Amino acid sequence: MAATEGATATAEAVEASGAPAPDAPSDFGEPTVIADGLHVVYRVRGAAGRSGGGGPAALLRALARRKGGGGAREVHAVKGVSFVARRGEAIGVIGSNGSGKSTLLRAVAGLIPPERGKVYTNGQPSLLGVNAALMNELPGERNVVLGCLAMGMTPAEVRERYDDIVDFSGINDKGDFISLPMRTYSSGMAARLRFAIAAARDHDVLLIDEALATGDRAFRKRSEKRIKELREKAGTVFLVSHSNKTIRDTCDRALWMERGELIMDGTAAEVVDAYEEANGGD
Ligand SMILES: Nc1ncnc2c1ncn2[C@@H]1O[C@H](COP(=O)(O)OP(=O)(O)OP(=O)(O)O)[C@@H](O)[C@H]1O
Repeated sequence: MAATEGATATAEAVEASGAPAPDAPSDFGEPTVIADGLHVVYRVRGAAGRSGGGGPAALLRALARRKGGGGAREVHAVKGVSFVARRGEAIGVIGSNGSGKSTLLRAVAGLIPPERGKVYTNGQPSLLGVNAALMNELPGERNVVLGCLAMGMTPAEVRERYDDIVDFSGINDKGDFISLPMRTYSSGMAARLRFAIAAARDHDVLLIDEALATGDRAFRKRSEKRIKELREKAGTVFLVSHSNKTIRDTCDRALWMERGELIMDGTAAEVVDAYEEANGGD
């Protein structure tokens, strides 16, 4: 297992470190991700501090402070989150806007260092976000090739998978859009293409941030099927979504985040039920 601080730790080392092993369903495989008391803090440089009141005078004072450099404001986005994810699990991450879901995924992917606590991962996590980088000026077809090569596929594998990826994305359903630059795509089309590229390979840990929400019904069905296949190939899938139905249909377990804290970890059905009840039905 690799720990995010760049150090490497084996599963035995995790045990030896005294990392708690929070409850997890035992009928799944070995651990792929362990979050142990994870805290993530963003520091926003040049942010105006909290002003004591409104009005032009307060605004001028705030601007003067910013000119002088301003202080760094801290946003404590993830607060002491612990869980163990195992091979074969599909884990939904739910919670209201700004509750820390995307931040949690970015920390698991190793893109943000923990402020405190640790994330151990067994295998390479791949984060598929709405903002995942594809080249806007290049046509979709070039992005498919580059994206696949970047994931470690050989040119022969890319050639073999190319048609399936384009079909899966549905980009060409209504004409030859795959030869147009990505910047001409709607956000939904771009998200579908990103998912189709990422889903072309098996992943140890696949982290999906809302990409499925942008697709139509047929695309969602294809995606749900592919997520099931990825799990069957012994990977772990994390899925951030505001669609409770997608979480119920796709995941067997769910984590509910609020204000940076993990407030519930259980089966997808029981966590989504509790979430809906707290939000007055959905
Ligand atoms: N790059 C950043 N710099 C500073 N603060 C950030 C940054 N990204 C997120 N935050 C803050 O961290 C907190 C958690 O944000 P995050 O995006 O993880 O929430 P989320 O649950 O994914 O939200 P949503 O459902 O709206 O996408 C929020 O208060 C947000 O303002």
